[in-house]
Amino acid sequence: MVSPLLLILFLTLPFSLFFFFFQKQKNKAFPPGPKALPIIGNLHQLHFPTLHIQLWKLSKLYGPLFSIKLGLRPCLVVSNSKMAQKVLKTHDIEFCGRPSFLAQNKISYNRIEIAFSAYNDSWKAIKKICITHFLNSSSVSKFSSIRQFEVNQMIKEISIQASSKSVTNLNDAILSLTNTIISRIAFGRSYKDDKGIIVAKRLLGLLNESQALLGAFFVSDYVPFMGWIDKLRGMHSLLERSYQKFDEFLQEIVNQHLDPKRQKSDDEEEEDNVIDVLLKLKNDKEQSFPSDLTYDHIKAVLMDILIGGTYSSAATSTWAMANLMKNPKAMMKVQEEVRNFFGSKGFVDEDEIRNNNNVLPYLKAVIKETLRLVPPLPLLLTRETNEACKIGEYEIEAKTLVYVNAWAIQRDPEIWKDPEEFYPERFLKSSIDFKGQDFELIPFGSGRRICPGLNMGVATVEIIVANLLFWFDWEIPIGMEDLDNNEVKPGIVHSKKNPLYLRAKNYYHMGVINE
Ligand code: HEM
Repeated sequence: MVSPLLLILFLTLPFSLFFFFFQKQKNKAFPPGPKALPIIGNLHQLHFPTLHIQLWKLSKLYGPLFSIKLGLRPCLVVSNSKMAQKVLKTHDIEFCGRPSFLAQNKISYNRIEIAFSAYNDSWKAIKKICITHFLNSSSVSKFSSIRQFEVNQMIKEISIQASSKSVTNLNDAILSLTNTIISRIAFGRSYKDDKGIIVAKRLLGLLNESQALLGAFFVSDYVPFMGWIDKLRGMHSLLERSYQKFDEFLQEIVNQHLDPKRQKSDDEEEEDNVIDVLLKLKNDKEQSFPSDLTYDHIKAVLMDILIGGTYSSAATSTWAMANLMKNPKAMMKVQEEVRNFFGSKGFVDEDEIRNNNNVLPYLKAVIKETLRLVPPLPLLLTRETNEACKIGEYEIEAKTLVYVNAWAIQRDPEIWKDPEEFYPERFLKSSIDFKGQDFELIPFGSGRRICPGLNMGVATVEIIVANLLFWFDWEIPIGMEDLDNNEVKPGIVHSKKNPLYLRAKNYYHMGVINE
């Protein structure tokens, strides 16, 4: 199929060339940037799946705060920690909007959830509800038994593969695990029993489709009057179909939870899960949500939690394993640390890792180094200015798109020695953390829009990686040595494109270790 960009370029070329030569001088008060064509701006120079890398290259020419034009939309690109601090902290209030994009609008039920909502009272209230009820650190501890159980299930499966010397596809194993964990947190069920397995597969299929569409390029977002190109490419019907299927799925689950005669299934927990908590709040007239909490709000929040909870943690865990496979010394060191610490206990105890900052410092450094080198959202989530503002001598208009290039910031040679190296030791004697206060390391963003799932995400990655390292030694199967680092799957979260195929060798046998 013809690329949408080529199509726009072809259709607007004569007009663009005419105006290119006769255009007025660019507004000098706006940050510098490459010359843009009328209508398409700089779109013809960019390839969206690797946008962070191209913007990083442009920042070397135009500086840490530069501008580009994406179609008709002005866009600001932030590429060092000093500018990131200005945008995410000093001017957070002006920069904490999100743009209204076609796929995001549709999939988020018209932006009534957290991630794609404009900055408004409803966003504040929903984010607060989610943090208070299921994303704060005590809720993260409450769900630790779920993570522990499900990780054990994965370890048992890999152990069987190890015994039969077969190869493990770590991408699939980890993605299915994070999806099971978040399903149990969201719905109170893993859907992994015989009756539920079809539901589990259906859910993951729907999520894969949505997360790919959220990262897809839509002409309408940048050149609205040429949005018909998206229709021609079948993108509208794809989006509509995908939304309808997902809505139907979520509505079925809401209906099940509303049914007073519902028989709880064997794999259902008693504790409050996201859906039951939200349904209770819906009926609570005292709650302080600015308007009525509707079923659409509930489904939209579930969508955020399911996507947020499935992909970023899975991508980070897989990238961590890929990085360790390429760095055998780091692999040996981290395995030794985890096995020395938990060997006598016979299992990896999540509570010990989470409750004590000094426990497993090298494992924690490996995870930080992974999030530094391969942040799963390299440009965070796109922001938009809420109002006009000034940064130094530059004037930024309201409704300017903003990319904070975390990927570039986290490889800035002025901050990081040998930035391309995977070198976890750099964090052992450094106080730099990813909690949004140190602008050199912002894989979770910062400010009002910081990721509310930070604690849950880190706890999930830690327990997955620690268990994989504790129970197995790992080998790269012959012919599968390609551990490419920069190749990513299309989608809003950057996951490893080619599956990470590894051969596990049982180091301990489950059950044997305690004897
Ligand atoms: C390693 C794991 C994770 C990483 C690296 C990550 C990263 C991010 C980033 C970069 C943002 C955008 C921040 C910004 O614009 O400044 C974000 C937002 C968000 N994340 Fe995460 N995330 C992770 C896990 C999770 C989990 C487990 C959940 C929920 C269960 C979650 C839910 C969200 C939501 C709802 C937002 C939108 C926040 C807002 O717009 O106010 N994330 N995340």
